[in-house]
Amino acid sequence: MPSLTRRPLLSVVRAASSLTQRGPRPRRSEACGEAGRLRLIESDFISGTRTLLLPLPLPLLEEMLGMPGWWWSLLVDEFCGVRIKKLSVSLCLQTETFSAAIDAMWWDTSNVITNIPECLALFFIIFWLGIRAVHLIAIIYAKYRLHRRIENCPEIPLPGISILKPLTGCDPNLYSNLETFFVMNYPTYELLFCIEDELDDAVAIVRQLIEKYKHVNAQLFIGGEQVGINPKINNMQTGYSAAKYELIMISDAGIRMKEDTLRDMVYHLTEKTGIVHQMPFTCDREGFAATYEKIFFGTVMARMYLVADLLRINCHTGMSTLMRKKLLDEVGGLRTFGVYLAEDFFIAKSITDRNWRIRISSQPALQNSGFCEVTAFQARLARWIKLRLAMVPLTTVIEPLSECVLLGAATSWATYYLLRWDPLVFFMGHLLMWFLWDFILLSIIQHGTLPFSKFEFVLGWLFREFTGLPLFLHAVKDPQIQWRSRSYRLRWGGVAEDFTKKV
Ligand SMILES: CCCCCCCC/C=C\CCCCCCCC(=O)N[C@@H](CO[C@@H]1OC[C@@H](O)[C@H](O)[C@H]1O)[C@H](O)/C=C/CCCCCCCCCCCCC
Ligand SMILES: O=c1ccn([C@@H]2O[C@H](COP(=O)(O)OP(=O)(O)O)[C@@H](O)[C@H]2O)c(=O)[nH]1
Repeated sequence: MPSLTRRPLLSVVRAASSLTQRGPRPRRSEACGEAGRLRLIESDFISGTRTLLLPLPLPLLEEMLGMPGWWWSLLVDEFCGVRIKKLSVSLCLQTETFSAAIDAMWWDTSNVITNIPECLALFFIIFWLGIRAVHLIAIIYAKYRLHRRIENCPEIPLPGISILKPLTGCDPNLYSNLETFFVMNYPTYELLFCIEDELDDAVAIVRQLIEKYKHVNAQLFIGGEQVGINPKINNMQTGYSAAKYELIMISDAGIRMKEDTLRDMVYHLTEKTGIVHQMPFTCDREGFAATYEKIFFGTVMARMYLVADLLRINCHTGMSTLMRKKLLDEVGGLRTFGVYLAEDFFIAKSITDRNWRIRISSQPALQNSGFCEVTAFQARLARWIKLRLAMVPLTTVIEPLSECVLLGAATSWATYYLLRWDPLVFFMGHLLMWFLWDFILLSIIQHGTLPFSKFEFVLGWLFREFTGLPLFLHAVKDPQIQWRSRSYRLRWGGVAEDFTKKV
């Protein structure tokens, strides 16, 4: 015990700061120097705790540690089991097993604490460089891959396509969105509209369109078939059973097609390709919510999506996707995927597992729902986040860390810690660079004039970036997945359970 009061805690401090000072790590004997002797100021023999004082001004201590004092306290507590009660003008230690703790602190801090901030800082810088590379690659790949003019399709005659349109409810744009499917420039296709409830307003709209375009091969299926938990699959099942062509397209209710979209998708369905899907994007619509949606799909989502496609990572989104029917039939048809909510992910997995490729088409998907509200869109994003977390748990770390604000803050600290760069200057430069690259990426994907001003872009972008992390945390907090009127929970492996009746 007596030696405790003489053992300078500065050695610990020095050890922790050895990284920033760039000198050799002090040896135990050298560390017992003159300055900063510990003084026992309180001793409780009953509880066995000791309180010691290290007379050292906080700014000096932080300078030596190379990090804020509270952060260091947490690390010491975590790795040495020593609780630092107060770290203000002086450093006070309180611990039940003080002697062991000081030793542990000396030996552990020299090996662990000195390395942890360094490793963390290095990790942030490398991750930042990785994400910058992802961003840059996404821009180059978007330029090279999207909006290519197709000269002529390879397979002549063009294969027939059965297009499944699962519909639920009626939104103000439903009629005009569906109409685009009746006027496509493609020789052989059938439209299979699927509606679960016969009282759904969408029934009348589909009937109207079928009546108007009598020459187009279109049918309406009402009632669906209960083959699993996924309501979209249940709804499409009857249409799927009736599908007669070798290619199946699944196209969500809010999708709008251009005249040549089908040709573009078929063009990308090369010999080894099992699925061609459209990268989610949006039509031009008015209002802040529409701006926010476009910015989301054209920046943060596009970045991930494009790089995933390039690296052949499964990023299949089922809103607009064309696939070989035989590949579904080989594994029991669409119904096989009815147990999952993220049916798109599992369909693609099943197909790539059999050595087929999946690719994006050159035209992004034009989502054009008539309901456009910030809260509804955020609820949708939260649902997707929960699905991604369940499918690929690594996203729990990667997604929040690749958020511009969090990554910027972490890397500002890291560059300050290792290189003594001004954190504020770094953060602002990071923000500006990210913003400009996002604008370039969005403009490439839009392939024309953006429907909002630069000022509106700034507002929408800042809103997206500063709400991204809170939205992620909010989604992670609640495991319940709300989709339309039903609630679900995901079991291990992605199998869904219907919680609608249980809530
Ligand atoms: C240094 C870092 C290097 C990183 C390299 C980048 C790699 C990027 C990797 C993957 C990107 C994938 C993007 C996937 C977009 C997923 C969109 C989505 O969430 N879709 C879900 C919902 O879709 C609807 O679901 C209901 C269905 O009926 C509808 O039809 C669908 O539209 C979909 O279900 C989810 C599937 C799971 C996808 C898993 C993707 C893995 C994500 C990894 C993220 C890594 C982030 C990296 C950031 C740069
Ligand atoms: O109970 C449902 C929920 C959705 N859908 C269909 O599934 C597709 C995707 O639904 P939504 O837009 O809600 O999903 P998101 O794109 O938001 O994941 C749409 O065509 C819906 O009509 C369905 O048929 N039954």
